[in-house]
Amino acid sequence: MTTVQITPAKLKGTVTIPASKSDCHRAIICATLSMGKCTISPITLSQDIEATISCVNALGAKTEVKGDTLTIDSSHLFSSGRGTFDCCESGSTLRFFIPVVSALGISGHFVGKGRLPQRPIGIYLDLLPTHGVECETEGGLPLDTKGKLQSGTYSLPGNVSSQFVTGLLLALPLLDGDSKIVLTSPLESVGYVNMTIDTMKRFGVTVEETEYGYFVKGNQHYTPHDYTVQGDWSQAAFFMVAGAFGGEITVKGIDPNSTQGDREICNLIKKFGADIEIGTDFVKVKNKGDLRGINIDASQIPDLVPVLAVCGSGAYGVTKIYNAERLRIKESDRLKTTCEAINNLGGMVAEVDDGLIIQGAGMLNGGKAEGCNDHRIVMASAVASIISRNKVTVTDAQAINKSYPNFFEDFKKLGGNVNVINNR
Ligand SMILES: O=C(O)C1=C[C@@H](OP(=O)(O)O)[C@@H](O)[C@H](O)C1
Ligand SMILES: C=C(OP(=O)(O)O)C(=O)O
Repeated sequence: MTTVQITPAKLKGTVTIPASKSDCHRAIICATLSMGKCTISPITLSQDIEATISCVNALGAKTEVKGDTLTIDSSHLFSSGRGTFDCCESGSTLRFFIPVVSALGISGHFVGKGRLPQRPIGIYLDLLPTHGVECETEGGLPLDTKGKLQSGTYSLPGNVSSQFVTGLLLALPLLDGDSKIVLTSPLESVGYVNMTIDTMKRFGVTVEETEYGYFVKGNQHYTPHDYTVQGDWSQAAFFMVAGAFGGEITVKGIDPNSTQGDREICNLIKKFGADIEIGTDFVKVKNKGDLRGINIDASQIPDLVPVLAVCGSGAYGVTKIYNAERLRIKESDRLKTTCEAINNLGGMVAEVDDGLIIQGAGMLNGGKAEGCNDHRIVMASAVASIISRNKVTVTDAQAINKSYPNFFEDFKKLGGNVNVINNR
């Protein structure tokens, strides 16, 4: 457990953002399913990406990391037997591998830790047994699966997690027949599904978007491809909000034309009233006076919510974040933990069923924010220190390793004053 103490300071300078965790998960899986040799770079070896690599190893793929390049050789992928898939704390890894493992006809023993065993997988527990795969579980993890996934019609709601749609999209092209994914309610986090379709296309596999959801032709083959991973807009958002709080921050290594929904941070920061310049592979953010509260529909941008709530606290007036129910089933109940972290720093945030209402006063007092073993709560709390009058202590700071192991190094390079006060 690591606790850090941050002395308030404006951040300023240039930061190169790590490779997108979401893009990387997808590329690793598509490369593995190509049954050839592929390189993926640059990669950021976060705990979630290590979980995905360990799962492709469990499928028989050979992997090697040299510098920031991952080489995957999946020419001897298993096509039967049983494997253990340790998804650690990564929801994406779990929801992507359950159908992929089943499509390959491998029996899976899925395990995880932290909050992952409690995060929902009920959609698969309903869908898989009617499509050839037996599931044995007491609710969450551990989960045992047995049997080979069959093509057909998969009906599911679009508002629990887009990760179920991504998992099915990755798996269904491998099956003998054609399949349909029928969405019974509007899809949230659409950007993540678009990213999946885009990555699959680069590996030679296509998906058709239809009025009911998606049509996936069977008997398709992933073809080997050397893949360049995009920069991570979800991580860029932390430093963009830091830039909106003063100083001037240039975030490099991100593609403004990316399919990542979280590039919406550019429009939101502008609406809060900061100055933003968008270049071909960078954004520059600076403050141009007081920020003002705004209304935010979070249905497509769940991962931005903690740092947007911090931005709302540094603005004047009310910021309302709505359509964010599914934040309750992330690494923590992020509506509750965001609210508590900011309020412990002297903010005024109220939690409602589907979001947060933030009374922004331009500043926070400082104090102690609980990181709740949630990387995005830790990083958002660190950004909150910039607008605090007094020092900010953040617990569970090691949680950054889930997605952005160098976060505090980058924070310090921009002038942040971070001290580790407990590391046991
Ligand atoms: O597909 C992905 O890579 C992700 C999808 C999103 O989840 P939901 O669709 O459950 O909101 C997001 O919150 C998560 O961090 C990554
Ligand atoms: C929710 C997240 O990831 P996952 O669902 O893959 O655990 C996240 O990175 O914020």
